[in-house]
Amino acid sequence: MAVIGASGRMGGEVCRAVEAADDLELVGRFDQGDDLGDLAGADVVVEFSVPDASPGNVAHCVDRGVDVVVGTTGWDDTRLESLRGTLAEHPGVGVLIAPNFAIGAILVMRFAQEAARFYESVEVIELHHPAKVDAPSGTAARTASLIGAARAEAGLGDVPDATTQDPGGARGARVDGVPVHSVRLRGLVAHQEVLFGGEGEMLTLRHDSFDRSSFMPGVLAGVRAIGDHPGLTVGLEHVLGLDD
Ligand SMILES: NC(=O)C1=CN([C@@H]2O[C@H](COP(=O)(O)OP(=O)(O)OC[C@H]3O[C@@H](n4cnc5c(N)ncnc54)[C@H](OP(=O)(O)O)[C@@H]3O)[C@@H](O)[C@H]2O)C=CC1
Ligand SMILES: O=C(O)C1=N[C@H](C(=O)O)C[C@H](O)C1
Repeated sequence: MAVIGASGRMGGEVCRAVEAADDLELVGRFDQGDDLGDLAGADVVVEFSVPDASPGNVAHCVDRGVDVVVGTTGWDDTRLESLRGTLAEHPGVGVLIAPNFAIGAILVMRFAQEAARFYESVEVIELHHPAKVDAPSGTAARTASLIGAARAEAGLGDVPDATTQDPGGARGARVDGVPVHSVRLRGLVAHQEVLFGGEGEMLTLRHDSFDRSSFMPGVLAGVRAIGDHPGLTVGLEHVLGLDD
């Protein structure tokens, strides 16, 4: 297998994890400016680059019949639709896009989906290292989107909020009706809280990645499973058997 974005924080960690795995062989490392060519003959590529480069890198792999496990964020509906089109021309190829590979983050998303219909209020707070270039995090965007869909299905309306003046955006961004707040703080890695509020009570779901090693079991599970998942899969939960 090969890694795109191999010199980055995540790419470097993936290279080390693959080299330590008995059943995987690292045949190529690619970074910005490298010719991806035949991807060093890899049968699976792991892609951790930057949001604007990821779609092109993934399309390059798919065009060459190579399965891809993608951790890079920024895959909005337009980008996913374009990728579906590329994959339709290569029916045997699989792409797994996971906004978060840490098992606890996936479970928080699942628990949040379950809790959403019971609470009038909800807010998502994501907290990351200050070198992160995108906000809100891919995980927070997906969490809010899943909550928004569960609220809509349950017939819940807008979250209660009397704010009429917010010139600086202090109430955060809105993703599918759910307020999302981004914190960037030296010393942090990747953290998220989902706050649910109801009459006289509050439920907090929190996950902390203290180290990037937390993402590696999920990445390697994706690499080992992708050959059995042709087409587009969004979310590691589908590979871990957490489907409904
Ligand atoms: N799904 C998950 O579980 C996780 C996802 N992420 C996401 O992964 C992505 C990468 O994060 P992180 O490793 O912290 O970021 P880094 O900035 O540390 O790494 C990105 C790497 O990609 C390289 N790069 C930039 N442009 C290209 C290109 N066109 N082709 C190939 N490589 C390129 C960069 O090189 P250079 O520095 O020379 O520009 C750098 O080495 C982000 O979107 C982040 O949100 C992060 C953690 C977990
Ligand atoms: O940039 C990061 O570090 C992370 N990015 C992903 C995201 O945006 O959700 C996953 C994790 O939060 C770490």
